Amino acid sequence: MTEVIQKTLRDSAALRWTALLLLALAMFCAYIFMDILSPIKDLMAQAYPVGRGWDSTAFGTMQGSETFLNVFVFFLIFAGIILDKMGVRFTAVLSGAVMLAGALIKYYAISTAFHGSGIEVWFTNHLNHIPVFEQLGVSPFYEGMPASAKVAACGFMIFGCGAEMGGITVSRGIVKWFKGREMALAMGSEMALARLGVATCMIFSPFFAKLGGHIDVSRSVAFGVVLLCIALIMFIVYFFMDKKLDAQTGEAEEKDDPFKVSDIGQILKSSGFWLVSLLCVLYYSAIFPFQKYAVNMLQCNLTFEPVPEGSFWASTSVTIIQYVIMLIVAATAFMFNFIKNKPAKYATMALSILFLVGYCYMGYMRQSAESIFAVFPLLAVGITPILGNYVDHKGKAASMLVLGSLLLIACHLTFAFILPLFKGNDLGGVVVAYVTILVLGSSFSLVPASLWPSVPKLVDAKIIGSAYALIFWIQNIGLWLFPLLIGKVLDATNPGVTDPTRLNYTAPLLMLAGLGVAALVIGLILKVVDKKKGLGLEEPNIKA
Ligand SMILES: C[C@H](N)C(=O)N[C@@H](CCCCN)C(=O)O
Repeated sequence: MTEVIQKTLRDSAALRWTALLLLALAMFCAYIFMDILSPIKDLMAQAYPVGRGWDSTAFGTMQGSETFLNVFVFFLIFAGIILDKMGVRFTAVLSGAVMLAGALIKYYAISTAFHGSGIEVWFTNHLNHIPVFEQLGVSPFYEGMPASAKVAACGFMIFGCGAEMGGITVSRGIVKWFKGREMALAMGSEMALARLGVATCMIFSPFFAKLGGHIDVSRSVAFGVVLLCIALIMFIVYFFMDKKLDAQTGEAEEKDDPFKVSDIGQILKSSGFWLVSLLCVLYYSAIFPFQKYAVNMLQCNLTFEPVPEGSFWASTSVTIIQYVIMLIVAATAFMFNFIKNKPAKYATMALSILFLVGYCYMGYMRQSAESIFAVFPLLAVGITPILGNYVDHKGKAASMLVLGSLLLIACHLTFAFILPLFKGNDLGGVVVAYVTILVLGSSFSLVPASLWPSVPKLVDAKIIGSAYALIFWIQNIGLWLFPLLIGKVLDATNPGVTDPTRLNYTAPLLMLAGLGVAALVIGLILKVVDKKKGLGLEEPNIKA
């Protein structure tokens, strides 16, 4: 008897990778918006009309607000429930719409239309104390916070709900399309594109703010808003692909992994889950909040010679050329993962390194902190899938978490104590900065590539969705707290410093190195617990 095998969209490699591309491009745009103001902290500190008069505390409070509702109103938990009840395609479009709504509010807060408006007056006089949050000992705002920062924070809170909901939805979407196929590679590729988003933001946010020699910080946010419109379109196109897939398979939306509040108790009983969650919050708190200040930290610790207006290195075309070179580095590093033929593989690697050196040289010639820091996510683009593949076939995830934490400590200490020694030594400082940023980038590949695939080894497959929602929630606490703390520590340790490019970053960097030490200790405990309880974290995911 001949069996007729019905082919579905996900059986076609081209179509399932198209589905991934739609989801990953949407997240690429989301990651750009997450850090849209990070490389222009110095501009935001200046008075209106150049900036908006945000000191480090205002900047940090606004940056930390992204995760406020996720943490304190438990939105991430609701997002898990919505995803369960309504399915991937609905939640994807919803997350895109929520991100866009939040981004529009943030744009309005930064725009010139907000300045002098009745809304500005209202926000200046209100919302300094919100009783319900004050009872919890937290507050999204404070007395004297600029109204533009308060409204931007409101928008960023809404954006953050959409972005984190998008994060868990995309992960679930990848499982739906890639289960039993190249799932780890698909997840690694999605993260790689997200990293490229951060690099894109570092280059283009200051570029748009300074375009045409006239500074307008709202242009950077407008650029982010346009990208979020594209993200929403990507999610809508995905909606129709996903609907067609369900029509072909005869499945309603996947409901085999529902979020249940009762699951939480079961998850919290796992000591391995606690250790991984703690490591996750400690490690990511030393990375994402740092990303929001890194460009300003480089501006404060390096000596930049002003590049004359009208010179080749100051031109718009150089930004475009440098970005194209960055894309070539990212593409060749990424392709390295797929090429089987050895000579071709190493030729690709050599090409990638060559272009990386070219990129670094241009960053040095442009004397620009943002293009120096933009190399940070580049290594992750190439290495994360390689390390993911290593964990799949050889294991050693717990050891990689320990190594990643060690590198993190070394980098933050180098930024705190070694980089300032090169103040005045233009080339030496830039070389130390590049090397440290690249090492930090490899640490940022080691930890995500080993941490996220370890979660399924710690909890029952049925409650993996709930476990991811919970781990994101715990992580979001750090992502709210540490941008805020860095800002407060900066203001406290730099009294009377009015030039935003002359701040002393030693104390915040020591705090971040401290997080690395705590992550290292947890990583070592995790290794012991793994051995004792046989969690299998050092085992490969794919057994021969
Ligand atoms: C910020 C977000 N909550 C996060 O943790 N992002 C991770 C990736 C999570 C897995 C996504 N499929 C990151 O490393 O960016």
